[in-house]
Amino acid sequence: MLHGTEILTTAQMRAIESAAMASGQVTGAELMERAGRAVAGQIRLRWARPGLVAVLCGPGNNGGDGYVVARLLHQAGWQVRVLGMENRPGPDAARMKAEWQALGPVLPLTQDALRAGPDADVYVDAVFGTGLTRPPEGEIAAILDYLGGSGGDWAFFRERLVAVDCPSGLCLDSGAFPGRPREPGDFDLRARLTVAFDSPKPGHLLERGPECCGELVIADIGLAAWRIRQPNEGATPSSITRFPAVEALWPGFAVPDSRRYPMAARRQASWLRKQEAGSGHKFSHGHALIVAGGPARGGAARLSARAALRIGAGLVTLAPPAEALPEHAGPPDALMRRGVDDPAALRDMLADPRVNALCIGPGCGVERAAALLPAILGAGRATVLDADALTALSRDPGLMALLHENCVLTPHAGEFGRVFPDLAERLEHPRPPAAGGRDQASDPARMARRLAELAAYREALAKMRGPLYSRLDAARDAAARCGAVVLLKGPDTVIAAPDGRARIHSAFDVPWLATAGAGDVLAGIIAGLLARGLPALDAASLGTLVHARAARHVGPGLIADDLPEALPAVLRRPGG
Ligand SMILES: NC(=O)C1=CN([C@@H]2O[C@H](COP(=O)(O)OP(=O)(O)OC[C@H]3O[C@@H](n4cnc5c(N)ncnc54)[C@H](OP(=O)(O)O)[C@@H]3O)[C@@H](O)[C@H]2O)[C@@H](O)CC1
Ligand SMILES: [K+]
Repeated sequence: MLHGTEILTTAQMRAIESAAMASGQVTGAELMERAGRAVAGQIRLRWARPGLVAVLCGPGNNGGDGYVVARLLHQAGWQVRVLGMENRPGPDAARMKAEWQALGPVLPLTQDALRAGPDADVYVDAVFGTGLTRPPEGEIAAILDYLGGSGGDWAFFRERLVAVDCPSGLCLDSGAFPGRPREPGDFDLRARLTVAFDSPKPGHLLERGPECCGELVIADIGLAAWRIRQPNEGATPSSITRFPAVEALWPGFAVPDSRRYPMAARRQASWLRKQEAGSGHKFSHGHALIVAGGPARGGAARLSARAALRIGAGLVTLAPPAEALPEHAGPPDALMRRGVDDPAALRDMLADPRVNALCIGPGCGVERAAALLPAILGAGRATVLDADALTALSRDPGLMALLHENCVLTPHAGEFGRVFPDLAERLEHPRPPAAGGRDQASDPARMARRLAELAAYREALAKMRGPLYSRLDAARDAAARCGAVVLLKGPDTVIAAPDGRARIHSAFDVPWLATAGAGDVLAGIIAGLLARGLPALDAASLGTLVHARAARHVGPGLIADDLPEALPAVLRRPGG
């Protein structure tokens, strides 16, 4: 079954926890006990026989959860070594630490103490959770690096590491590690299993999150009543929806039943099925117009057109310049072709109100896109802007001003940087200095300059404070600015609407989807769904979902041409 789940920022999570405690119906200690119990329970599910566990506890409530895990595993017959930091003020973690200390000692949380003990079967990382405010430093940074593999064998810990809420050091709002480059790093802490509480956070799903969290289990700790009552954060709707929550094959992702609800995507999938079942005239499924480029550039738009047909648009017309029409003579026969040389010809076509969705960009050529976009955007129809159309957009603020809420922009990171350079800059800050040339070593002035750049980079990294600006923030800011839906492509695709609604789709389990032409197919699928009448945010979301599912269906070895052909199989089982 396909389910979805709402995800919460760390600030929202804290607000819900505070509201629950303020109600007097639950105490912080009770929540901590439930959190620790959930982690201990997941460990016992996976390691059937009690063994040796090392529990690493930080100074805050994440550490408090760790002391509960230690106590419960001890009671279940495990041998337990606890390494802990000095507690910060706060009664709950201190109480849990004291309860553990009635059963066993707390060793200092140092690398020496960790390495002095025997190899454990399980290492519980309860050092930092949602309260991480800055990059870990000194001894604690060294321990986290050691668990991340700086001691040589990262696979040893990867097999045994269970993270409480997140691998320590990860920013749960962005999925990046403050103080580290945003690209994968050698000693990034990678857990086998992460047990998080109540709701997934953006950082579980974005950037480094999915790989570093490993299998993700969301444990119910009884906060549902307060989550549902919690007003939205500020003026921005807080409903950030990630889907499919349970469908992802990797990382594993489990949410408690109380946390599941049929997702918008599932409702849309069944809507598609009902629409198929209805007798409907072909025009009731809409008419998508796919703009194609000049001679020898038509392949990309043909992929889009094929995808729009397969997703069920009633009619699909491919519109290259007239001179390129002969190139499109082959199959599919279901596809209509019509030459469109200039804006006047396009306006002519758009005089037919049944043409209700457009797609421009794949293989179009930037100049042609720039010439046709005013007519397309001026028509106010649902429109997907991809590839060259995005480049044209980035060069002309006048075109940006014509975007409207029925537009879907589908940039990958590079295109996003062209259209929204300041947002991309925030996302990429600090950027490592470019590598110096080979002759740099023999030029003292260049060498000195490079060393200074590197030092400035390291300084900027050290100053990174959480929560970091995230891909979710960037997509939302972009959508609000341009007044259109923005779909920021990647293994962690973020889809945001101008009103603040956003969705995150993880496709880390289908790396083979990163293949030439896959984006053209996605643009066509979305155009087809727009033609069928889905609103822009839903068309972009459902399009992303079925696109990844088609890739999953085909498997490794996939080429973009396979994707449209896999859609019928995906549509046959829309509910998952
Ligand atoms: N929400 C819920 O419903 C529930 C949440 N629960 C649990 O609580 C966790 C959140 O707890 P938390 O707020 O105490 O923060 P946590 O992650 O333990 O660490 C913060 C501490 O570390 C410190 N610190 C930060 N960065 C640092 C650094 N780089 N280097 C050194 N120190 C650093 C920081 O101190 P300060 O910034 O003040 O110096 C603070 O003392 C959450 O992840 C979950 O596990 C459950 O128990 C129950 C239900
Ligand atoms: K942790």
